[in-house]
Amino acid sequence: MWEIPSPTVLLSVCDNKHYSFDKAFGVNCLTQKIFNEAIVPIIMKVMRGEKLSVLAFGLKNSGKTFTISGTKVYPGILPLAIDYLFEYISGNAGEYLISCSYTELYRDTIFNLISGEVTEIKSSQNQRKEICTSAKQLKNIMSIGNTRKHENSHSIFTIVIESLGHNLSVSSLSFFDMAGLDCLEAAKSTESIKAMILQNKPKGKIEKFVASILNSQLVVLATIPVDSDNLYFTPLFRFMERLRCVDIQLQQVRSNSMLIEIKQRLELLKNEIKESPENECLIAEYESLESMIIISGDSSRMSFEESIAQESAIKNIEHFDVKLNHQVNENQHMFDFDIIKDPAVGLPHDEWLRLIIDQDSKIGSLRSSLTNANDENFTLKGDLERLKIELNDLKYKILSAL
Ligand SMILES: Nc1ncnc2c1ncn2[C@@H]1O[C@H](COP(=O)(O)OP(=O)(O)OP(=O)(O)O)[C@@H](O)[C@H]1O
Repeated sequence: MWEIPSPTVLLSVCDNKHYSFDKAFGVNCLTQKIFNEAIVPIIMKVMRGEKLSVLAFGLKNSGKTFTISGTKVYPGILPLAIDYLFEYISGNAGEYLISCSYTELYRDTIFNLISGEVTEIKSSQNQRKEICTSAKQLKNIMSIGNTRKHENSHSIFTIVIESLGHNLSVSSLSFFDMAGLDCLEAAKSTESIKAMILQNKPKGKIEKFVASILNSQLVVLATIPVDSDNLYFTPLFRFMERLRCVDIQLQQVRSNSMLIEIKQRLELLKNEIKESPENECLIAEYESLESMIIISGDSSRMSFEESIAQESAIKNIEHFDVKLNHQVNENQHMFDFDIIKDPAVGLPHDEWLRLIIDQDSKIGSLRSSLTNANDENFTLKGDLERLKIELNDLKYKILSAL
């Protein structure tokens, strides 16, 4: 039945039709081998900043959950990927923020498998994300979530990796464990998810939710029991073959970098702590936020300024730079944000923001082409150093708004 002339697999079923796949693994193959051959290459892509999803399709009891989550003795591709990811991080200098979400789609409802409370998630935006600093923590979330799953549901485990080394990147790796294809209860949603992937048109709530998590690059795993007839796997193979010809361009939901938000908050806290060193709440918040960032090695660390500028890269605004210029002119302080369209060639900017403050009266005016705050009066409260910090915060907002 199987012919495996590497790298293409031809499967001939009763109707003598041949289907081709990138890889096929036999009955006695260990998950570790599947992981090494099919998953490690995609983790390397994820570590280079790409977003990928792995989908497991197959009949009920065919081994989808076994392949993805596995058991204590035979870990699945998800725990193996978690270990690999943390090993990679420990060998590559930079700052990292790892978070995950674990979601279940069950009978037209979307549940959160992390919180334990069965709460409905209205959009992927307010999906609960858990920050994790160790492989053990992520694996615990997976194991506990697995005990909360309903029978015949679809589940999605997403790991988001934010890294700040020479560059800032936000990438993700999602594992979809689809309900059994022969399961009548889930058949409708499975079919609509398959159609949505092929047509790039999310319609219902579930499809829209899946589309917002699914990434344009998919790796599809099909688990097939040796004794199954071709009633179920022929449509599955057709689906997989069609997928190879489809350019999936699902709309991506752009999310802010949590790593940048945390670093930004840390920077503000640092200054607040300088002003009130006795404030235990501030110190506790600082320590708790700082402990969320995984620091690997000590080279190639980016300054806060550089990291903010790099934020534009994730928002695909590669040719913008924002410079804060401070000039003192007689009694006036002039703060200018120059938004340069391409720092390399120094193209003239067409967005600007200028704040002029009179040193004595501490009153100034704010003019900007970016906001509606033209000629808004401004009174300096506090000192200039504090103002510079606030303006840096504004700089981040300007970059986000571009
Ligand atoms: N390759 C394998 N080696 C050993 N046991 C396996 C293997 N694949 C599956 N099993 C066992 O078969 C049973 C069913 O597997 P599993 O739960 O992974 O199927 P499934 O496709 O996820 O099912 P469902 O559609 O109900 O979610 C489990 O007890 C699992 O441990």
